[in-house]
Amino acid sequence: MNAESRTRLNQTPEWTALAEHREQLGEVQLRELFAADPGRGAGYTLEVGDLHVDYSKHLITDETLRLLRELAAATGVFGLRDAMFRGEKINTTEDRAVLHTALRAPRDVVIEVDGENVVPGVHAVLDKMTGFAERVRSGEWTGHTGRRIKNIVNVGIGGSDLGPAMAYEVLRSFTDRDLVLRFVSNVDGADLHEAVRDLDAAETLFIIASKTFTTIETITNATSARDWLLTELKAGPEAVARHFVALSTNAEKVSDFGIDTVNMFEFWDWVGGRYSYDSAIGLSLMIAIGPDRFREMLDGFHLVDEHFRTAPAESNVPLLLGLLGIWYGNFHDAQSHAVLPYSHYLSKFTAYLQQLDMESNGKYVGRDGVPVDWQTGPVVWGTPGTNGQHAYYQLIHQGTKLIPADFIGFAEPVADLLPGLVAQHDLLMANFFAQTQALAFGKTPDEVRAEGAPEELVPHKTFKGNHPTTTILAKELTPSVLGQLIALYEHKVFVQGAVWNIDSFDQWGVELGKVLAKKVEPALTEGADVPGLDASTKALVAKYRELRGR
Ligand SMILES: O=P(O)(O)OC[C@H]1O[C@](O)(CO)[C@@H](O)[C@@H]1O
Repeated sequence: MNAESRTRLNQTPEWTALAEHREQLGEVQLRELFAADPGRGAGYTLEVGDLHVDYSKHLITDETLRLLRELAAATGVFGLRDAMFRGEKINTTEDRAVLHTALRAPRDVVIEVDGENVVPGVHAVLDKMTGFAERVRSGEWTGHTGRRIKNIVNVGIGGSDLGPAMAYEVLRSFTDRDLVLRFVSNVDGADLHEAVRDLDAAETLFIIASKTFTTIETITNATSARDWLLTELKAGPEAVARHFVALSTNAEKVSDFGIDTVNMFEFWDWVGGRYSYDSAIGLSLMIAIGPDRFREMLDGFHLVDEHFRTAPAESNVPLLLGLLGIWYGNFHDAQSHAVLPYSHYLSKFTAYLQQLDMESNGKYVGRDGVPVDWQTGPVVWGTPGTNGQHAYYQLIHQGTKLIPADFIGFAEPVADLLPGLVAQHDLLMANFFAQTQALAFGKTPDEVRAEGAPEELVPHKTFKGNHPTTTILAKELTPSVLGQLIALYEHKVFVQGAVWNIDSFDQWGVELGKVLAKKVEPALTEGADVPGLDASTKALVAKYRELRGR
């Protein structure tokens, strides 16, 4: 079946078989599934690289998995996967190849787009980044006044911000602690203000990250950053070259902005913004952790790419995670998916995944241009687990919604943790294991009674359980493990988009708001009469002007 002509997904025999299977399973209980199969805990696990993935606490049987794999086969997931790895233009609405996997391919691999091998270009940019990162780290690269660079400010938004900002937090214990790294994304001037207010401009390097170099938030912030720098240094435009570098696909716009293209680190239109932090977009991260660790991270990505490309369906972890999401979203009406890391360093991990997943699979039109009549991407949400336990876990445990969740944890604390804090790690991980246990198996009314609870409190203290979770456990959080995790989620998202027959690599849904903001701005600033402005927005703009005293 190809994208254009295939039968409507929910009319395929594979879909119908899953719907019937769901009926038969009814309200199957995890307690029953575990009682019936003592080997389930150890058996429903897979390994990929350093990741141990336990999927035993899911509302599934062997038959569920078999039927889900049949759906994947019938919808051509592996054919599309191979086309992606080969560099075919599977992003059809933009007529682009989708080759983030080439960003972490070894030097000797050949991947062609329009007859040209892209891998040498990838490594040329990585080498250029390496040289630059080493010069900044060693102090050889100095600012306009000859001072060493101590502060790095990445200016970018969406995929040009979330990836490096997330990875910098994740890998903090691997960073050069003497360097200050900040990330500015919001067009609210407060973001840039807070980022630079205590910095010495003479020691500050701005990295302007924008695939298109036309994104209004980034160009506005970059212009303000340049004004700030030149004012602080009391210097002319000649100072820009030592304090501004660009990460982009658009050399012309970079040069128009006043950044010498010698100081531009290139990437390509076949790298989607939300798949780009292992490209030049990762320059700030590379400076922070050093080129060797950045390459270790790329190796981690590549390891999971190879697994996804070659592992049989039965042991293919991204396939499994993608299909589990389909099981809940399409056959249990789950609307959201929680990602709950038990590591403080993963505090921005879920925010990163929100763009990866929701910008990729938040689509209502299929690749054939016809609206889908099945659910597509879930709402992805979550924060580090222990904090969540004291906030929203109540709803996951006892609310009325089904929320499948991923729990991510590590056996070892980070290597440089203060010795006095190491003992806390077991407590953190005790919570990690306890929560998935409580979510799966709950507490029956009889168990509550046995604890002596008064009868009127029994329903309140009962946990129905049966909340599905995946546990992802690794020995430690290293650059390679981070790469493995991100590639795992990238390919999970791919699998789901392939089954749903949507283009996971465009993002037309962000365009309308951008166009309207441009139209509305003169109404705010000049009181201009914007033709076609609806009554509600008109009234709100008038209120805004009144509050601003205009
Ligand atoms: O890197 P750019 O071109 O500035 O775009 C930033 C972000 O804007 C989007 O195009 C839309 O939000 C994202 O896909 C992208 O990551």
